[in-house]
Amino acid sequence: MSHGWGYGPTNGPDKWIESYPVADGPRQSPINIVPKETQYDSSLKALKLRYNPSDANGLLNNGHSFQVDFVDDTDSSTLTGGPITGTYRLRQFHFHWGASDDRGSEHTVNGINFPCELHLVHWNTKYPSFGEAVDKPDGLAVVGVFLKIGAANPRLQKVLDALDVVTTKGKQTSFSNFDPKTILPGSLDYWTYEGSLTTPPLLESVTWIVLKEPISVSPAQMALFRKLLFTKEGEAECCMVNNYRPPQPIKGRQVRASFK
Ligand SMILES: NS(=O)(=O)c1ccc(C(=O)NCCc2c[nH]cn2)cc1
Ligand SMILES: [Cu+2]
Ligand SMILES: [Zn+2]
Repeated sequence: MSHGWGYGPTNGPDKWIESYPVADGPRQSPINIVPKETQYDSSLKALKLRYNPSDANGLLNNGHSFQVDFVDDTDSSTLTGGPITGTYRLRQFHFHWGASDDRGSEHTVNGINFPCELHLVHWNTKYPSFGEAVDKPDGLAVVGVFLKIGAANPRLQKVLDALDVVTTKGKQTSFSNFDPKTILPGSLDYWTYEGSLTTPPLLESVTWIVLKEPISVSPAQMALFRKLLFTKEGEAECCMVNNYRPPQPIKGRQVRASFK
């Protein structure tokens, strides 16, 4: 995936508007979530995540994060319920993280940054493909999960153990038989709002579903994320860290809570 944008001083989030004018649009992500300003909505349904581990299909360093891709040509790994109507298929999951434990997440809660944030990306099957869904206002649903420093998380280890062979941009490795449900927290309570992709092209097509309960990650596990590189093999090395966009203006949007 070739792209000029990145997270450095010359191509980072403050520069994206030069090529992606939607960067200052009405429904940009991420945002700062202020729980006291959210509105409990009793009509919100429970999230229903049904994933088939055999749909996991490879792990790729795409030069701005690493992602685990899923086979999405059937309804075998889906998100239903929650704030969405219809069926959304899991396409991939990826992470955003910091150079140190005091930052790295994209969404914040009461201005607090977490060291890392997981995104599970789903697309609306009312459209024929991900590529068709990605620019529609109801095209995508992304489940965001905060990671906080604590005990080592054994559920993450299989993903982290695969990183040593995808250090540089463009590297990919086989990765199968993995159920992302195993890395979700015990509670599926969530906040939801209408937003966008947090990386270019910043399309305003995402129903965000941010889980209230974080999962744990240890400092040693965070060190494994930080061994990745933004750069290709043979290029001057640039550590893949701080690959997060800071919170964007709420612009009058309502954040709803699925819980009291
Ligand atoms: N961080 S995130 O908001 O979860 C997120 C999720 C998905 C993408 C994505 O799929 N970008 C490629 C877009 C595209 C256009 N045409 C074909 N693919 C970017 C950010
Ligand atoms: Cu790219
Ligand atoms: Zn993301």
